[in-house]
Amino acid sequence: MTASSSPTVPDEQRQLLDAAAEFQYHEGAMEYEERTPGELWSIECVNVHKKFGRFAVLQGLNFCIPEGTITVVLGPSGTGKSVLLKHLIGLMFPDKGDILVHGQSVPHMTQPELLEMRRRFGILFQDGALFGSMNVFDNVAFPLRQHTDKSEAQIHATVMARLDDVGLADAGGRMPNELSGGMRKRAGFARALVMEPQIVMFDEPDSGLDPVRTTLLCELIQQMHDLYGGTYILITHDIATARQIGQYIGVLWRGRIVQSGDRDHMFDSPNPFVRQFLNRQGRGPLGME
Ligand SMILES: Nc1ncnc2c1ncn2[C@@H]1O[C@H](COP(=O)(O)OP(=O)(O)OP(=O)(O)O)[C@@H](O)[C@H]1O
Repeated sequence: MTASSSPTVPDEQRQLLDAAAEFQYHEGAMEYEERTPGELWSIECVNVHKKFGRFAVLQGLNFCIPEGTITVVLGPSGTGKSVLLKHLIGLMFPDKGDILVHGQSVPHMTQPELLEMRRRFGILFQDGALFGSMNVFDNVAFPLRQHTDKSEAQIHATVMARLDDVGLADAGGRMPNELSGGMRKRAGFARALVMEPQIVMFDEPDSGLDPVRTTLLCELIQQMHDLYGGTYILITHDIATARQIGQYIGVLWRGRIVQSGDRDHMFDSPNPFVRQFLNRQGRGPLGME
């Protein structure tokens, strides 16, 4: 249903919704492409549709994620950010449309190709997703033991280096239930980095953290990106996080990326929805629905 056909939306809000819907979705992305000719997109989502039963979550989503940057996908709760993230790593598949990772179509991959592709990803889940029965060291070592033939000495050196990176060099022997929420996330981050991924995804890294710890985690994410490079993708509804570390930002709403572009472009957006959302304004197309 289009915004203008909704009988329950007040007139003023309906006009704003129409203005937002008519806005050139990818103005920012196109400008970016013009300014950085020859740059590869790391991930491309092309007209992605996904329904659960009759509930359409992704509705023709187009979004390109630039190689080598920190991209933040922002959007209100329940708009499909996690669903999008699962599509990028082939944990969910679109009903229609395509997702290309380094030019390769994820829905068309064979199972071995999918597994190979996922090894290029490091993922930090909301709570760190640590195995409760293993200490921090073994959690971080797990992908190396599963997917490489490194010796225990090599694994030890790599794990200790990553734990040191995230400030947990002394915490290797601790069990996950002995860690604070922030420490669990940092341990999860060390594990996400341990296979030297080309792409690192963060599912709401700021969830459950107070503003100071969120800022510190963002600083750590920025430092690791400066140190090791790669493409980082964060999904969040925290605008402060996007402002702090998002070099490139996509705003998701009603199953589509409403607008994407670099940070300055986005925070200065003429799109009524993007402006409302990024500036936390009560008045605008986004209501309480
Ligand atoms: N496997 C599933 N089966 C049915 N519905 C699902 C499934 N996964 C997600 N959904 C629905 O899709 C919608 C989008 O969910 P999603 O978790 O992606 O939102 P989100 O933007 O990440 O929200 P939040 O910021 O609150 O975490 C929700 O209404 C959710 O209930």
